[in-house]
Formats: sequence, structure tokens, C-alpha cells
Amino acid sequence: MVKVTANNIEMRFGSRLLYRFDSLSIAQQQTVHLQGDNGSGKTTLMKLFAGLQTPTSGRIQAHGFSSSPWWRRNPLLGKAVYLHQHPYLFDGSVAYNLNYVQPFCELSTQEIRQRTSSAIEMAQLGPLMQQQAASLSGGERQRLAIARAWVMRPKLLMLDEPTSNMDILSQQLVLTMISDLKTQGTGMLISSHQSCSLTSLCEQSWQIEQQQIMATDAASPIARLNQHKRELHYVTAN
Ligand SMILES: Nc1ncnc2c1ncn2[C@@H]1O[C@H](COP(=O)(O)OP(=O)(O)OP(=O)(O)O)[C@@H](O)[C@H]1O
Repeated sequence: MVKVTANNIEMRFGSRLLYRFDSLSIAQQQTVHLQGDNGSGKTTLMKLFAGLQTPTSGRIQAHGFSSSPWWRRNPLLGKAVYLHQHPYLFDGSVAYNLNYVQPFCELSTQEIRQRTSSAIEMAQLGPLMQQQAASLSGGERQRLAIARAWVMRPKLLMLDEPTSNMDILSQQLVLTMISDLKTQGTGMLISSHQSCSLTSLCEQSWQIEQQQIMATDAASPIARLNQHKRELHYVTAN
């Protein structure tokens, strides 16, 4: 079973302390809803776990993965897949973007082909396959990025505000793919201000507050209270 652990972490930008925590880990078969106000550091935390950012102090380590290629200096890179809220897509068609990940998959060619055609169906990308990715709407971009991740069947996946641009239909399509990955054992960290269909899949909650991160069972009274407070605040602010 693979796992990424973060120990004795302090994260600062200049003199500003973002947070400090003793220990957090994300493993296969673990689903976590990451909550916190705007600017509390959710994206930064995901980037730390994905090896895209380095903590000011402390140690982040990957366990149980196959060893990195010799040329990769940062052993965390490539372990957990991180999907930004405005996903990065390559210049080219939707088909090009979907096929781009094939060399990085630890699956057989036949399995990749099957998964690619299933992903096109599940994300309803068929009519968009020849369209330039740059011309997709925000929700379509998210659907493509999640379909691309689904093909890879990552061991760990981090979704940063995945439903922020999506209508109900897109949310349902993505829910099917993410539920399927959960069934296959992908560990997931999902950041979202509000509870949504995806966060209802999560069994744990990490709450960023007052420069600390509190981990609880998602069904615990404290996690529910925090979620309720956040939603009330969100409704009031809008
Ligand atoms: N490279 C950087 N240099 C300086 N400050 C940064 C840097 N990256 C992020 N920050 C600041 O750190 C804070 C946390 O940013 P982050 O994007 O992690 O927050 P977030 O919780 O994901 O926010 P949101 O909910 O708005 O997406 C923000 O105040 C941001 O401006």
C-alpha cells in the first residue's frame, strides 16, 4: 500500500506562517475532504504532498511506490497526481490531451485503450474529441482533466476544488469516475469549500484553521459542525 507522510511541517511564505502540524498522511483507500477558508493554504498543502512545493521545515516522504527514475531529483514528483482547480491542458485537441498520459501509465497497452474509451464515454467527451482543448469551457476542462486522471488509475489523487466550474450533469459524470477510482483503492484528498457529491465520498476531514490542521472522522460531530459553519458563512457571503 502506498502512502505519503508529512512530519513536523512548518510552512511559511516570507515571515507569514501559513500553518504548522506534527503529522499527516494520505494513503491508498483513504478519502479526505480538505476544508479551510480562502487563502488558508489548501492548494499549498496539496502541492506539498505532490512534491510541487517544499515545506519551510519538516519532511515529506513517499512510501511503497516503485523507485523513481534515476534522472528525477525530487523523489516525491510523479507519485500523487495533483489536479489544479484550473487544470493544465496541453496545446492540441481533446484526443491529444487524453492520449498524452499513456506513456506514464503503469498499465498494459490494451488496458489503457479500454480505459481511454470508457473515459470518453463516462465524461461524455465523444463530441469534443477533435476540438482544441484551449477552447473548452471551464466545466469541460475539468471533465477532461478528471477523465485523463481516471485513465491513469493513480494510487493517490488530489483534486483541488474539482466541482467549482461544474453544472449538475458534469458533477454527476465526475462523481461516477471518482467513485470508481475510490472502489479501485485510489487514495484521495479533495478540497472544497462546500460539501458536494464528491466530498460525500470522503471518510475523513482535514480542517485548516488558525494556522493548524485538524484531522477528524468526516462523520464526527466536530467535522459536521465545522462544515455547517462554513456553509452558513458561504451562504451569508453570497
Ligand atoms: N508562492 C507564494 N508566495 C507568497 N505567498 C503565497 C505563495 N503561494 C501562495 N501564497 C499565499 O498563501 C496563502 C495560501 O494560498 P493557497 O492557494 O494555498 O490557499 P487556498 O486555501 O487554496 O485558497 P483558495 O480557497 O482561495 O483557493 C494565500 O494567502 C496565498 O496568497
